[in-house]
Amino acid sequence: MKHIAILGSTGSIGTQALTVIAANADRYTITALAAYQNEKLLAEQIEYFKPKIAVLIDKLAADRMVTAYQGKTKILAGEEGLLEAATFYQTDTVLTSLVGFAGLKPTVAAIKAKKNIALANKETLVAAGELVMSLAKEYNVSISPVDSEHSAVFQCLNGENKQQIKRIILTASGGPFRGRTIEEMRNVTVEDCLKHPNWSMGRKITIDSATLANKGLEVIEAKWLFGVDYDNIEVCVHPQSIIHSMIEFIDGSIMAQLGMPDMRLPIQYALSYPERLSSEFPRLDLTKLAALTFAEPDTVNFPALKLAYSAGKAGGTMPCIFNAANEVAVYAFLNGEISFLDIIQVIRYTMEKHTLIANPDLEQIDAADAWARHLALLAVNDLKK
Ligand SMILES: NC(=O)C1=CN([C@@H]2O[C@H](COP(=O)(O)OP(=O)(O)OC[C@H]3O[C@@H](n4cnc5c(N)ncnc54)[C@H](OP(=O)(O)O)[C@@H]3O)[C@@H](O)[C@H]2O)C=CC1
Ligand SMILES: CC(=O)[C@@H](O)[C@H](O)COP(=O)(O)O
Ligand SMILES: [Mn+2]
Repeated sequence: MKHIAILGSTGSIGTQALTVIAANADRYTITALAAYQNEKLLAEQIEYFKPKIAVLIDKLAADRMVTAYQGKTKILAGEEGLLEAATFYQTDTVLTSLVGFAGLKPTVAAIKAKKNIALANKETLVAAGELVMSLAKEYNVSISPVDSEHSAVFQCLNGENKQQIKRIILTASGGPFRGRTIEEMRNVTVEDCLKHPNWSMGRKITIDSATLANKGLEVIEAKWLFGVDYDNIEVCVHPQSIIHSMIEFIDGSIMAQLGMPDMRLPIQYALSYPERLSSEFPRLDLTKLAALTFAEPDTVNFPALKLAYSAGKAGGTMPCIFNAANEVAVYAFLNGEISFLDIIQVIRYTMEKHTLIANPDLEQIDAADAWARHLALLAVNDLKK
């Protein structure tokens, strides 16, 4: 029996992970669940999975739950509660599926408590990749990727020598605005952006897919997960999202992982690795596919990808700044405060103003994140005028 804690159990990844766990109840049991404020869904999850600990980060929501709840699960609140859920002694593996920078501290705490990590929260490695990977090494814990592209690379690497990778090729759907010019994206609405062509995901990552910032975050995530230089990580637009990513080896051979766009598979693989479990997930029928197509990313009309590469290559606190400014801008867009094209302005402005700190520790990363959020908010306020 593997004992799993899910941080972000009420989200797109969290709920799909729970279906995987429910379907494999002979192998997995839930020790802890954490969410931000969705008390109704968390209550249903507690009822079904009976974790030892459940957390609502929002203290008011947690207070309401504590008052109403009469079962055996210990209900906790706030960041302290989240850290307790991340480090609970009975847990073997922590699935990190909170959204944004909020995923970093509980992940660090979980690693220090010697928990293996199934990592969906890519922002953790973007903000603090070097620190998190070296902590994982120090505490001898594994970090298994959940993100579909990184799971694909991880699967292609099975039994291979990492030193023999020539390049990683991350596939990108291109998002809902693939093929459009900046001019044609000037007036797009939140609703337009939330129509991802292939995946049903949380709002923040869906906007990131539309700007291509998601692929930028994934390039940085891949650098830290697989230890490959930025010059050897490429992005290829593949609108069908059937090939989830590829590796070219030094002999010229390219390995790819294919499958229907369904996150339950990479979630399950991250939990079951090195084993594979049978599943009822929809199967890919190659004979029914019209075509698999590939193109270079359009970095003129979608500059976020280039900005992410430059943040990654600059290193130090710069990727953390890219991430924080992006988070602020995306939520400002979702709240109707700025336009879609303003997102990139906020990121660029914040990065330009930043004085990079090399080899930051967690405290410096935390401070850099707060600094970037402050500056990005000023930029948002300016754009609102
Ligand atoms: N969805 C997908 O298919 C994929 C997602 N990922 C990554 O996985 C992570 C989760 O994404 P996804 O499941 O789509 O996101 P969702 O928005 O669907 O879920 C987010 C989860 O985080 C909680 N949450 C919301 N706001 C905060 C906050 N401010 N602080 C802490 N927790 C918060 C939510 O709780 P509540 O419900 O209570 O608000 C919810 O449990 C992201 O890092 C994303 O990039 C990676 C690959 C694919
Ligand atoms: C499912 C998943 O892993 C997402 O990160 C997905 O890759 C987003 O699609 P884009 O390729 O459009 O960014
Ligand atoms: Mn992805």
